[in-house]
Amino acid sequence: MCVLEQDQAANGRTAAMAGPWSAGTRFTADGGATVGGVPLTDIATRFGTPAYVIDETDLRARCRAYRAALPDAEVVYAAKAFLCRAMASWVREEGLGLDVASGGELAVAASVGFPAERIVFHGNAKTPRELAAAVEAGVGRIVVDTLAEINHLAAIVPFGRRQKVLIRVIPDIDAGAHRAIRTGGEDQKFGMSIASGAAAEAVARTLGQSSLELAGLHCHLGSQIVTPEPFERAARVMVEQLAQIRDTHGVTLPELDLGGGHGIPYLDGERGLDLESYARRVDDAVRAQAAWLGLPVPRLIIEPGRAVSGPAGLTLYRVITVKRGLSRIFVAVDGGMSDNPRPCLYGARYTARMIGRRSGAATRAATVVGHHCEAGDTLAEDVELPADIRPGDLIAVAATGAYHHSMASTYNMTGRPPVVAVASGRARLVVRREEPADLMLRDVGL
Ligand SMILES: Cc1ncc(COP(=O)(O)O)c(C=O)c1O
Ligand SMILES: N[C@@H](CCCC[NH3+])C(=O)O
Repeated sequence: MCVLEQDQAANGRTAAMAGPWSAGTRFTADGGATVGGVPLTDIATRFGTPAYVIDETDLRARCRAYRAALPDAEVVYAAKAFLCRAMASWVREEGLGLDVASGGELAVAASVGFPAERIVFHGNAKTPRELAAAVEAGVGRIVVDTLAEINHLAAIVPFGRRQKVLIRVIPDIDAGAHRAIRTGGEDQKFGMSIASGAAAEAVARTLGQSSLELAGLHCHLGSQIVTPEPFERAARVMVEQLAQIRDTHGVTLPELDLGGGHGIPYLDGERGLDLESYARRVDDAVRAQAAWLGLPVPRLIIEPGRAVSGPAGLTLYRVITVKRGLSRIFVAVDGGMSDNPRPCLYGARYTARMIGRRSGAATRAATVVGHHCEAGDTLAEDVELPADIRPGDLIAVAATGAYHHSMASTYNMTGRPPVVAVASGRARLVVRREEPADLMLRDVGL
């Protein structure tokens, strides 16, 4: 398939957003692999390893698929999943909004002239400085997370202006994701409880502030959710809250933000959240509930992060050592928990493939480990790799486009990998590798 055909294939993919590798990834019989027509071996030679590789065409196609699946909704990409200046520009060009959760993410958006009105500002503990920066930038919406924040925010909005806000409520829905990334139920740090009355109090307080315009409600159930059913339930609960606000205060709020959390496949054979069925079922649920309660249909906002950037990325590593244990091989590479903390944090599992040469050897169960001084520094458990894998070979790990670069650390003074974007047969650096000199820049010495 030529490069143009690959680009077209990626653009045409909607329901088929399945599988852990990006749409532009091809594996060849000689052990090679290309992304967007560029051999991964060339990328490794040119940019070094480890390296994050982003299939820009696939990523943009995912943005378009979201807009096409929910044409009446506002699709706001969650920057925490993966953000750099190129990414902010792609998101802007594709017409999505941007969910930022810190002053730092806001600064990246501002640096590429991201339209402020399309920015949604989040955070359960926004600092006064961050709130001031958000107001000054003119962000479209600030999602209020605490009662105290309402008064503070109202006081800093310049005279004559009104800041649009959403109130984050806890819908008390358990979406079944990993405990560490579950945010829909009671007894957690995000949002305000409906059951305790905090959410209702927040609505009353916000409506009482002339410098704030309450546009609607927000909820976020958690992350890596693969079935539409919890979102459907959340939609019903949230529309009911909008009806209660109408009944109590006589105001009809126009917006409903259902957050993100759309799951992706990490392993071969796994399925992520099906976008078409999510869109249809959530849209139906909102419409039906609104009709039942005599409300106009609110404008939907959604905030996918992982599902936009996750499968568009892979990480390329070089094998440094191979230890053949009794039952499995330990393949140690030149990266590790510093570029991917997810296995340590959530027990996350990954698909890995050796690439770059043909091996006639049978496969063996292998564990891909990193180079850090931690026994738990594992990148991919129980993967099948050729038994003759050896130092110098390349390994690609799939679906690392979300929550990898953004969560990378510099443990053991390891510089963070570069980000290489591939599109139309061309690879280019969008974030350079972090060198020891970069790491020492902040260290002012004696
Ligand atoms: C408020 C909010 N919106 C959106 C997201 C994006 O989540 P995901 O990347 O799982 O779609 C998150 C992270 O979980 C979040 O906290
Ligand atoms: N960092 C998590 C997702 C958290 C989502 C942010 N609220 C992950 O890697 O899966």
